[in-house]
Amino acid sequence: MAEREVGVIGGASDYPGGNVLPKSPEDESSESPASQHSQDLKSILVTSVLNLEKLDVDLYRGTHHWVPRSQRLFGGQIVGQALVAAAKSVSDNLYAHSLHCYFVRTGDPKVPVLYQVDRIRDGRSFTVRSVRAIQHGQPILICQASFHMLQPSPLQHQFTMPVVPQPEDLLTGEELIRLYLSKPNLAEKFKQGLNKLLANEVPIEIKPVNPPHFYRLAATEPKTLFWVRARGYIGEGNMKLHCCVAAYVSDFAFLGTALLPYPDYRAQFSASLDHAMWFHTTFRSDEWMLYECESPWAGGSRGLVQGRLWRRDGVLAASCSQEGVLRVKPVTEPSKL
Ligand SMILES: CC(C)(COP(=O)(O)OP(=O)(O)OC[C@H]1O[C@@H](n2cnc3c(N)ncnc32)[C@H](O)[C@@H]1OP(=O)(O)O)[C@@H](O)C(=O)NCCC(=O)NCCSC(=O)CCCC(=O)O
Repeated sequence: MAEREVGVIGGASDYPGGNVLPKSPEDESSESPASQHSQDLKSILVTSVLNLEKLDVDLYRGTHHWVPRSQRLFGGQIVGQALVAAAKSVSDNLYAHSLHCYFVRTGDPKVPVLYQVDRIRDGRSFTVRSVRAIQHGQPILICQASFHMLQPSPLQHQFTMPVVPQPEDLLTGEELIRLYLSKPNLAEKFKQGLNKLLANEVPIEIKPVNPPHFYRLAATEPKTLFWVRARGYIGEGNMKLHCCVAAYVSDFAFLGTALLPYPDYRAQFSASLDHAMWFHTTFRSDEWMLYECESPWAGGSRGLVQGRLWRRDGVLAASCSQEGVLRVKPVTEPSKL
């Protein structure tokens, strides 16, 4: 009989030695009743989305929490769940360092997703897994994930984190929408659109560094910066889990970066085609991380986006890349009369 596993990825604690995982304020005051309460409020991502049900050896079932308005399954959810399934088959001293995925079919929100793991190779330092996410008997995602044991090296460099306002000084996405809604003379169709955005129960919190133009009026550079974290408390827990949450988070509002220079067009059909990710070091996905996204290229009905997830202390935690199909149409349709 199917059993629901306790915890997302059993066993592994944080990286032993190596980089020190940043402590959260919640950890520091773990004796206070308030923090006990916050620890009870485990992230919905952990308790539901990434908590796969084991059906058999290397076979899991995942369910959905948030489904985008497109009624296509959220790509980040499928990638995050695939990584959970892959990570369950590797030993506790191995940590995801990269994944490469193709979204080959639209995910159907009406049925669960099965995750079938192939143990491709267990090497001395690296271990590779292949995961197929299946619905209606057909793959919707193929994912290769590679895991590595800790191997310190004197070679160490990274870009510098952009200087931006701290999350405490910025409004959340919801607060920005409410502020916008309070504007007098806002057209009814804008209000409806914004209220739909508010009703979106996304399990992640976002604080845009530059408040978005909800109805893009001017072309901007294809670059965005926002603080992001999982809703609720996850805790220092295990690093494999934080990688899975980051995989979920990293697909959110990512591809839209490629549309920023084109306010005169709106996406008629947009979907991620692939998603690649590299995990560089330890991080807490339930603490604010800066997501720096940019699109170096668009053409041929496709767009490329690249992202960097920064820890608050300036350490580069992960890098991502994605190509998506972008079919657009002019905002103002020519009259058919
Ligand atoms: C990408 C595709 C669609 C490719 O499959 P395909 O059979 O080659 O499909 P397709 O020919 O591209 O057709 C798709 C659709 O595009 C239409 N089309 C085709 N060519 C044109 C054209 N020239 N002009 C205008 N429309 C065109 C076709 O008629 C299809 O339309 P239809 O679905 O029939 O209404 C498929 O592989 C797929 O669906 N993969 C899954 C993609 C996915 O679900 N990704 C993850 C979700 S997206 C995401 O999570 C981003 C969220 C971002 C956020 O919310 O922030």
